Amino acid sequence: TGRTRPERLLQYLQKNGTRGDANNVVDTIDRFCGTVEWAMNVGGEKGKIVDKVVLETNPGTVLELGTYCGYSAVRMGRLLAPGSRLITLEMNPAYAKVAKEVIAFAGLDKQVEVLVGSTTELIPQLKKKLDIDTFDMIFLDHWKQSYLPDTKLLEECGLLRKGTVLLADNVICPGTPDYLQYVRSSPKYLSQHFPSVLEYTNAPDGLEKSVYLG
Ligand SMILES: O=C(NCCCCc1cc2ccncc2s1)c1cc(-c2ccc(F)cc2)cc(O)c1O
Ligand SMILES: [Mg+2]
Repeated sequence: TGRTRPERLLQYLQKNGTRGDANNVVDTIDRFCGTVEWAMNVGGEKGKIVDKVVLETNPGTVLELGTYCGYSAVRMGRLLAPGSRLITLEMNPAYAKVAKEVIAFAGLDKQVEVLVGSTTELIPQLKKKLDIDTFDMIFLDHWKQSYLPDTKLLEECGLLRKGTVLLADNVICPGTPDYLQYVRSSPKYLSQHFPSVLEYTNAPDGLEKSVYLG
């Protein structure tokens, strides 16, 4: 009876999930999207690649662009060391409301903070708002045409350091051609492509991991 898809996803989680168990939250959302209705979470296949990159990077600070229902915030947050922080930006207040409840259900509301607003408005405010100087990892999963301008904005705002890992979703589907061209040709980045499939389908998609060289 939830009016929106995120609300139906949250109701399914509250009914079928185990409160305080982040692994179960990830699996329960994947089951909803695989059996009830598709939703634009990074999903289980690409999610395994996200897990590997997070575990290799062991980031103390993570910035996510595009929260949606909080699936990837929970997926990454569940792997962070105690004391680490994940900040996630969402411009749709209804999505942000659902995400906050999903993150709290998973028991990660101490490590994960949802900020409501657009990236162009919030990114320049982050240093002031949070006592974070630079981020160890960025997960890009918002408007595909915003990946490139927002990456340049992150550089200009001094939020990246030598070694910051940028991980971008959907570089094949829906696709982010200008972003890919930039990170693959710029001397400021070392990029690696991880082919995969679009969440809950067998359509080709992939993630791009780009290390900022400063
Ligand atoms: O658009 C997608 N995701 C972004 C939603 C945009 C939300 C925003 C958040 C925010 C925060 C701050 N500032 C500005 C913004 S704008 C998206 C779409 C598909 C897809 C793939 C095939 C399809 F047939 C149909 C959809 C798959 C995915 O994994 C996605 O991530
Ligand atoms: Mg995505």
